[in-house]
Amino acid sequence: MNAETLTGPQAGATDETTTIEPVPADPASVPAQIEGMRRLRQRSGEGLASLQARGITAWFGQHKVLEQVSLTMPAGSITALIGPSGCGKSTFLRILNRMHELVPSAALAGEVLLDGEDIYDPAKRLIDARREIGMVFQKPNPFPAMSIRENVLAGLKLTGTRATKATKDDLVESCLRRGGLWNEVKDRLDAPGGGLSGGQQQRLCIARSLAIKPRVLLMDEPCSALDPTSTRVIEETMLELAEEVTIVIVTHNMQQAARVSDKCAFFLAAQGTPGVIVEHGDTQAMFGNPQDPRTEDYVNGRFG
Ligand SMILES: Nc1ncnc2c1ncn2[C@@H]1O[C@H](COP(=O)(O)OP(=O)(O)OP(=O)(O)O)[C@@H](O)[C@H]1O
Repeated sequence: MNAETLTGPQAGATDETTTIEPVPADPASVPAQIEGMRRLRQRSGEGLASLQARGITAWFGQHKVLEQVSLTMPAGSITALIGPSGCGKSTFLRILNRMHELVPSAALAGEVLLDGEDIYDPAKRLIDARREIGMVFQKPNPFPAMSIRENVLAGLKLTGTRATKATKDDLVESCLRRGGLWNEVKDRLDAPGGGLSGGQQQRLCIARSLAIKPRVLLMDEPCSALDPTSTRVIEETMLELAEEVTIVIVTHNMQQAARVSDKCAFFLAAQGTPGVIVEHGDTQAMFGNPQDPRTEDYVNGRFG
């Protein structure tokens, strides 16, 4: 794949890990326990993977949907992709783990670097990119007839990983714990995954993603089908997971972006033109002191 010149309209974000303070936009809406966790979370990112998109331009057939999008998603951070419907957020997310190429008419230019290595390098296996960069979708998609335990272990089969029963038991417990679901399901691991509530199913999907030890977790509107309580639980889970995996989330919920993310990128596609990143940087700055009037209008709910 050809790398294009890095000349996007983005404002400069840095790779530094920053101390997270309450977001001024609407601090009263940020639940105390989540805010407490944010303050505790001053992660170094050490040992975690960074993801860098450089000069991404994407098409579906003749339709160019993204133009020269560059974004660094620092190791150990949560990066939120925000913007109105149709501006290319999901397409960008899917490019980050090579799912874009599943669409027959899809094409792209640019590079995606996982810790400096291009995931589109022809020498790299597709399955490795998808294993290292996991995805959680908008609609929870557990295998409904499989048990909770089998759901968590499903990725091992796909990646051809062998493990003893004891190792699998440990893995099931640790993934369900990290997915914030263990206490609710530990006594019914053999019950079907399809019998869980929507929020529980989404946390099962997160646990399933974790079982193959991704270095990055992509989440495409993971709470849009969930009630506020389930949403809160998933957000807490995300904040805890960010200790061990770099997270990129697409969300339409500005309060959610403010609550959970360290970094934010605002995508926009003006009428008939491909999506670009108008502004990106620390979430606190994006919400409290946006540099572009369009960002200010969007984060304050004036359009989109
Ligand atoms: N499979 C596809 N085939 C053709 N065009 C597509 C396909 N998927 C997305 N598009 C087009 O690409 C553009 C970007 O879509 P995308 O879903 O990435 O935007 P989005 O910002 O994630 O939107 P939303 O917030 O509504 O999910 C849109 O014009 C959309 O119609």
